[in-house]
Amino acid sequence: MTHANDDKKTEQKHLDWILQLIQDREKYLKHAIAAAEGEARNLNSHFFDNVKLDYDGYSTSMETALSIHQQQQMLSEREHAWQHSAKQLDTIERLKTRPYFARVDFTESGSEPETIYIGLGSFADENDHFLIYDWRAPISSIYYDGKLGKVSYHAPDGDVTVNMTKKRQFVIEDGKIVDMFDTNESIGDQMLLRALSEKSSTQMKSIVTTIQQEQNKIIRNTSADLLFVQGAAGSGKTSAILQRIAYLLYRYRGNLTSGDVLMFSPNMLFNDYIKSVLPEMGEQNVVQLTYWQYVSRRLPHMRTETLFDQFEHGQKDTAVHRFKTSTAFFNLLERYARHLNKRGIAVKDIKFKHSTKPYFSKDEIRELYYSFNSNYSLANRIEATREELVTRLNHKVNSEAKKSWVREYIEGLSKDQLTALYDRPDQEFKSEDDEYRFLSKRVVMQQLAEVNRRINSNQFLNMQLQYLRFLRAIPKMTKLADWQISEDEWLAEVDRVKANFLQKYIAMDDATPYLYLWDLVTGRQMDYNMRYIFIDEIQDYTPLEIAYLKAAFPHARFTLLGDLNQAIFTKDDSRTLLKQISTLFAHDKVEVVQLTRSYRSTKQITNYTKQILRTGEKIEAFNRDGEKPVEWQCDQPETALKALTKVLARNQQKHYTTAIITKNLAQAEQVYADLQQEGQAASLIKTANQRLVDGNLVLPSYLAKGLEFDAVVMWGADQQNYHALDETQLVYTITSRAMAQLDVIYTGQRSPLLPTDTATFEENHENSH
Ligand SMILES: Nc1ncnc2c1ncn2[C@@H]1O[C@H](COP(=O)(O)OP(=O)(O)OP(=O)(O)O)[C@@H](O)[C@H]1O
Repeated sequence: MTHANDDKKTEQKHLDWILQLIQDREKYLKHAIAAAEGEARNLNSHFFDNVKLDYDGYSTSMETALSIHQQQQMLSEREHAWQHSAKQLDTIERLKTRPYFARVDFTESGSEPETIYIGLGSFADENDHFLIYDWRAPISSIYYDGKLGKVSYHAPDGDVTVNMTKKRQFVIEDGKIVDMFDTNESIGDQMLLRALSEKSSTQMKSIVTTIQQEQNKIIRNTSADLLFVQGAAGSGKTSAILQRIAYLLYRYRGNLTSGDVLMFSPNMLFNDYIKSVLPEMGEQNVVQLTYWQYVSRRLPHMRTETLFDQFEHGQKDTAVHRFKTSTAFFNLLERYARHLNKRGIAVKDIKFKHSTKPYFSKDEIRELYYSFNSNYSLANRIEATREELVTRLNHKVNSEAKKSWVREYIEGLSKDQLTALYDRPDQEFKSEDDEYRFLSKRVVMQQLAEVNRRINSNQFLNMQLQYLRFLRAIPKMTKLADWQISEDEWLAEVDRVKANFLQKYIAMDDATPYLYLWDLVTGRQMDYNMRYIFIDEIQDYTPLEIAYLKAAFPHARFTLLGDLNQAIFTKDDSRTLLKQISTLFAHDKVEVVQLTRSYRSTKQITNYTKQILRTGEKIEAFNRDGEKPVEWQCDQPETALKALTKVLARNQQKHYTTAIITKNLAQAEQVYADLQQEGQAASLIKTANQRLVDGNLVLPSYLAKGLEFDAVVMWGADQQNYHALDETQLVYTITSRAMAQLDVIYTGQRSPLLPTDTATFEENHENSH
């Protein structure tokens, strides 16, 4: 004991020393920044005093230029120094409250023993001797990775093996060491338990201090082109990718910025939930999009099927759906596009409002399109077509100017409109005829600008017809029977898509192939700059969508995270997803990591939820104790509501945020209205654009993706509501959102999808009498 106390004293002394150094540095930097700012202001105001403004001869103006250049250089050096100091200050501010969270002692063979401290940023003394190492530094890896004894880490010039002799974790609050543990585990359970027992909040937290060994592998992986992470609910997939982004930004700093990283997330609520994690680690947020946003903003003239439509209006796990979302369909699309090089392009007339006939008829355009050399690519072909159309358009200006509509048009102009046509108010002409010729040409150019714009934005392509033609060509291109699809079924599908187009509507299954066909025909520029793409909740994407993203970002490395147990759309075929996706990448560049430990929920909740998955990926509970889940069997809707009120009151006492999760929006609205009648405060989350708030929440299942709450009530867990076996994953997603408390409420018959082992839950019968 005394030994431990001595240890703690020594550590506190070390901490005091570091804190003092940090304070000194803070003062120094603040001073330096103020000085640099002052100097820059000075330089700016005296800028021209020092520059010789002498424009006489060549040599002197050269001198002037040099002088300006020197001044500018000085300014930019100052600015650089200023930025550098500002950045350092930023790190210092972060380290001020909690400079480090761990210490590691080790010896490298042939060297003296070393002790290092690890924190959220690095801190060095004047001699560049590191007093605190950034958690992302190569050496810091041993803290997360190994037990005491021999451990290796990747250094820039190769792997290094050291002998680790101590691993110590600190809990520091307000400059005081509140607690410290020596541990031999990767990261001691004590520290993790402490982190996990904290209450949930509307904002996700970073897990820097307690990253687990297998999570560390994901975070520091730099070799894979496709890193696929399969992880149970709550196993820290989302946490790990955010850490990974921070790691990559550090590892490739100067070379990689947050603008080179794009993250696809399940919904906007989730974006809001995770938005403070990266800034907390001193990094800028990356762009986050939902796939729907990515697709629909490129289809501005159509309504793209939303998450709500997809979920609320029937799920579609049909043979046609499986086929249309496969990579095979993607390949067919490419094959079809190649064939367009010879024939079959779908075009439409280009009209001009002052002409009754098409200005450029589709026949003319098609002929032009195929007049170019047969070895042209589709992209070259369309570009050449555009150029030629614009040339032809320019040739039409003179003849158009002679037409009668032009005279009528000019005569109809107001005085102001007419004046605006001239270059200058006092513009002079040789004759009236000259003046008219000038004006009529002006008018024609103005009116034709719209035609020009349409040509340049490829509006002579009839993309909807093209897509339908592709669909109609399918039976000739592949054996539909191999996909268990009959010819009639297929024709019905084509009609459905056509009817949608007429309504200016496009289903999610068509949106991506439609866009890809558009890209192939028009040779849209791919985004070669994007370096890293992260996709969370990958099980809700189709293989074709992933193939499309791969094509759209040809130079990016992909990190895909998902839980095949939680597929809410793709359902049972989710397991083939990985197989289909991995064929898109070089075999030796695909790495798969499994996370099996679930950190979110107590042992009792994890043991309950994992039973819901009768088969499936492996899940281990983390050893955190809590209450057993409670199932409330009620005989009437009123008693169910009573049970809910009871649960809410109990949870409020524990200061828990409770999420009441329903199957769909209608049920959420109903229970919300019921609660209001009871005078029970709650917030209804209807769309992903809302914010999460503390207190009681009511939300439909599909908006709960990726989120977590202290307490969850699964509402309406009766047989009628949840019976189809393919809803298992939905039930699992709902119940696995709970961290500390789970209640399942139903009226009448219990859903057969709930666990059968009664030992994992408490039963509660609520009767109206
Ligand atoms: N190493 C860790 N240290 C501390 N907390 C952790 C760790 N790993 C995960 N957690 C916590 O576990 C919870 C679940 O993590 P996260 O949301 O990242 O899981 P997920 O795999 O994305 O879950 P899901 O697929 O169910 O959405 C979070 O509260 C997170 O902070």
